[in-house]
Amino acid sequence: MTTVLQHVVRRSILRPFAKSFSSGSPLVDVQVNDKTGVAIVKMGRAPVNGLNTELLGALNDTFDSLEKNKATGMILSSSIPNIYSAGLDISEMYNGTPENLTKFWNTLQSMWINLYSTPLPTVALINGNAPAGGCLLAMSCEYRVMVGSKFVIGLNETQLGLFAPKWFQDTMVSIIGPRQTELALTSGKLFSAQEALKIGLIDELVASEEEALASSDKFFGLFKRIPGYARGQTKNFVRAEVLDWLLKNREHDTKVFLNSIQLPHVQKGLGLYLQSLKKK
Ligand SMILES: CCCCCCCC/C=C\C=C\CC(=O)SCCNC(=O)CCNC(=O)[C@H](O)C(C)(C)COP(=O)(O)OP(=O)(O)OC[C@H]1O[C@@H](n2cnc3c(N)ncnc32)[C@H](O)[C@@H]1OP(=O)(O)O
Repeated sequence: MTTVLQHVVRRSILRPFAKSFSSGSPLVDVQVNDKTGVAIVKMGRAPVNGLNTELLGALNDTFDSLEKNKATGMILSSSIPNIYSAGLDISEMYNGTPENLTKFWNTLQSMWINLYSTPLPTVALINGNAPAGGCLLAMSCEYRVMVGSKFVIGLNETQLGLFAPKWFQDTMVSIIGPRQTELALTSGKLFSAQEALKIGLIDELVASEEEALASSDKFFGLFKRIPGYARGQTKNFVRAEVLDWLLKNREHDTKVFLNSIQLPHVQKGLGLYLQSLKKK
């Protein structure tokens, strides 16, 4: 028998995300809850939400529109079963022309700057594996809820012969601290859900999307009585150091990416890694 309390809780969890809001891209689905104003943004680029220039651009446009249209919060998730995001699309970095590589990297930087600095409260509803760039997306949100214990999350770049850029690293440092970040990044560690919870890389581990939505509701509820401007400024100050580095060093960061990614041994490693993924 359902108790009144269970009924009330279930109703608040299952509130329909009724108002559909066009992201302008088939790769990103956005539903805005017309009662709360919270938007659920789902990446849907098959097969693994590889972050290519198009998906990154679509995410960036979506974040802009949600702010302009005064959404009250955002949940960043995926519509692909068992995949949050496989990270940067390696085929964008393999054999790319300098022009395409530059456009790709600049789009990634803009998307991250927008996501990391948005005044909206943000939750990553991690309903699948989240390696590398997928982990960056989740870490850039304010609160992380993982659904199910079978997924992994982390910055595994060194396993591919790459290094995570400074702003990826700093984002992780701000969550789990320098010691754990150094250990994790030098070994390219992908944390199991339990490990991620223990170390604080995720805030909650729940069994279903329904529970994750309830946790998100609870998180957004923290700000019900907090004036948005005060909340936004506080978030800005806390995040300023990590953000300012990229804002001040965008060109340098792009040069480092371009120079490193085009090195013959790095390209060879990327090619082999892509092949190994395809052979599976
Ligand atoms: C010293 C010099 C250093 C230079 C540094 C430069 C600065 C930094 C530069 C880059 C930073 C990069 C950060 C990144 O995000 S790199 C991406 C890292 N991602 C991964 O390692 C994840 C790889 N993927 C997987 O582990 C799995 O695919 C998984 C996500 C767990 C899903 O598994 P599963 O469901 O079994 O799916 P498949 O593996 O079969 O994959 C399906 C198809 O998707 C293709 N795929 C997968 N991941 C990627 C990817 N990241 N990019 C492009 N394509 C990807 C895979 O090949 C399959 O393709 P197909 O269907 O054709 O066989």
